[in-house]
Amino acid sequence: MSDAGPVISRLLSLARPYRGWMLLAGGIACLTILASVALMAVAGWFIAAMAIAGVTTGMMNYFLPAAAIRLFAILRTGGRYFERLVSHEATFRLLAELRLWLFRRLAPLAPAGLADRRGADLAAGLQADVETLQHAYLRLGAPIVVALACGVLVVALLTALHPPTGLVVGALLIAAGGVVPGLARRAAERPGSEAVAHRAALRVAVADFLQGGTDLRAAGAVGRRLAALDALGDRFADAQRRAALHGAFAEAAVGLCAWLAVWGAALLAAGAVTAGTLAPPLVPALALAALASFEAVAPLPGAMQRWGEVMAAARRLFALADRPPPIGPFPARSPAPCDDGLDFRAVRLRYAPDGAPALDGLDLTIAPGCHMAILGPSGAGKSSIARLLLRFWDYEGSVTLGGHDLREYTPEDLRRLVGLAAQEAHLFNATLRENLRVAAPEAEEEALRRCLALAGLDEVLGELPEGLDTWIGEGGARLSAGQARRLVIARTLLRAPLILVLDEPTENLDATTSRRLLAALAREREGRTTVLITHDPAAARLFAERIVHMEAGRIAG
Ligand SMILES: Nc1ncnc2c1ncn2[C@@H]1O[C@H](COP(=O)(O)OP(=O)(O)OP(=O)(O)O)[C@@H](O)[C@H]1O
Repeated sequence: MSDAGPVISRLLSLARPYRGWMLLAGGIACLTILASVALMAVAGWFIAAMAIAGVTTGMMNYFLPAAAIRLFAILRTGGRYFERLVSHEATFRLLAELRLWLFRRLAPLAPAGLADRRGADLAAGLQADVETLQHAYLRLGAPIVVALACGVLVVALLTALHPPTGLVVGALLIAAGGVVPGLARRAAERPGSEAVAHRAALRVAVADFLQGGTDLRAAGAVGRRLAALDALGDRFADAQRRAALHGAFAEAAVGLCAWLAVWGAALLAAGAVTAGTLAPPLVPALALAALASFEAVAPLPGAMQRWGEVMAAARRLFALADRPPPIGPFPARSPAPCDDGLDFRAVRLRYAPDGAPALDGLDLTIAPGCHMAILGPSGAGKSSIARLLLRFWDYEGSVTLGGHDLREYTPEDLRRLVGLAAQEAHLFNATLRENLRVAAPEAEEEALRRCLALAGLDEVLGELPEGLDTWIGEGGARLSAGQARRLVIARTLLRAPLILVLDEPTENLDATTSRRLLAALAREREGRTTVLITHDPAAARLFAERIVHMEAGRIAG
């Protein structure tokens, strides 16, 4: 709890651009509660005054109080509606901005800075945490501020009318709005944090189950997985049930305080009437105003139950967003490369500080314009060369590109200069066109078709009724594995990089399609440095002017 201050001030600073909206929502909420208190007080006074007037056959003007009652009733109903409208609008705007803020922070961390987090775990956890933060503003911050402002105003008003009633109601408001929520927070801490952990685990398990559904069916493991999901669901529900039970006790405690306040106000005011220091119609007015004032503190126990959950979510998000970029510093400007040659000297790359090196003293020169193939067994370090060129991971030793150290280039320029058709490249759940335009958003239709043709996908495209607007499904699920590989290659070609790195481009292709693809790529890249990473010696011979063999992170010949 010691760092709650900095976490809160950071949450507030994130909300700063929306403070106008927040203030408006808070103002309307205060107005609604005050209208409710005023409505009850005037109604109580009016009924009593009318009764007294009836008994004593006195005259009274009932137009004004009746109009006031109508006004307060309209203000209360309208206020509730508009308060919800404005506060939700403010929160959703804020959350949309928060997601962007987080994404901007996370993007430079990938992949090295997020290597310790599983994809599904990261995505599900982030989604849950960002959603939890909506409670920070909507159900935690706003109710506390509104309860404070309204509580102070109502107690001041009651004290002005009848000081003992003001004091008693004030004390009970503090009990209901301070002590009960404090106890509720304590009691909910354990089941609350258990519920958060179970919910995160459940989300990860559901995401895994949905993504791996086909394999689970093939392995006959669906039943076992469902049983495990069921058990996780039960634990989540149990934690939620325990938290809800504490919530119910807290609500009952607030209700008790409210009724004590009503009786306290009624008895004290009745005493004052007997002593002749208070007008009789003020007895129901004070008692009903005291009752209505508890509307201000009623949401607080529930809000404070979320305290631990909200703080934990905020802490997790800030810890992730504050991770220092694993690679860098990067320069502000890049030099102009003299040519498209590459030179690696004594290069060493590790994926983890204490892990075995994936590249271990790599020495390799790739002359400008050379078509080179890198052959080697699985795990030899071939793909690591490609990842290093984009500076996805840091390295020791020296690498030069176009006569300048790789570290002298900005990340944007490196991604422009080096085009990598990676083995693990992602295809988006979108159309062919959108997947291609990830690389070059402005690319003309003509360029898209040319690159697809170069990658040998023109025939496939011709057969698709919706052409470039064909939806390719999650991860390119509607394409064959070979078509998906070639789509990644087409996307890389679209950027016309200075240096082209093709990681296993012929994987999943038959011999004829493979040959055709390599011949087309060789023609396209004539006079440009192209690095082909492959297991296939035949593909290497067909494509490359120079072939090197890698073993255990270095060139073996
Ligand atoms: N993200 C990663 N985190 C940790 N270790 C990794 C990571 N990527 C690769 N490695 C390890 O680095 C070594 C070299 O991997 P690399 O992918 O460069 O091999 P490769 O020769 O391209 O293999 P393949 O032909 O199977 O693609 C392997 O031992 C691998 O386990």
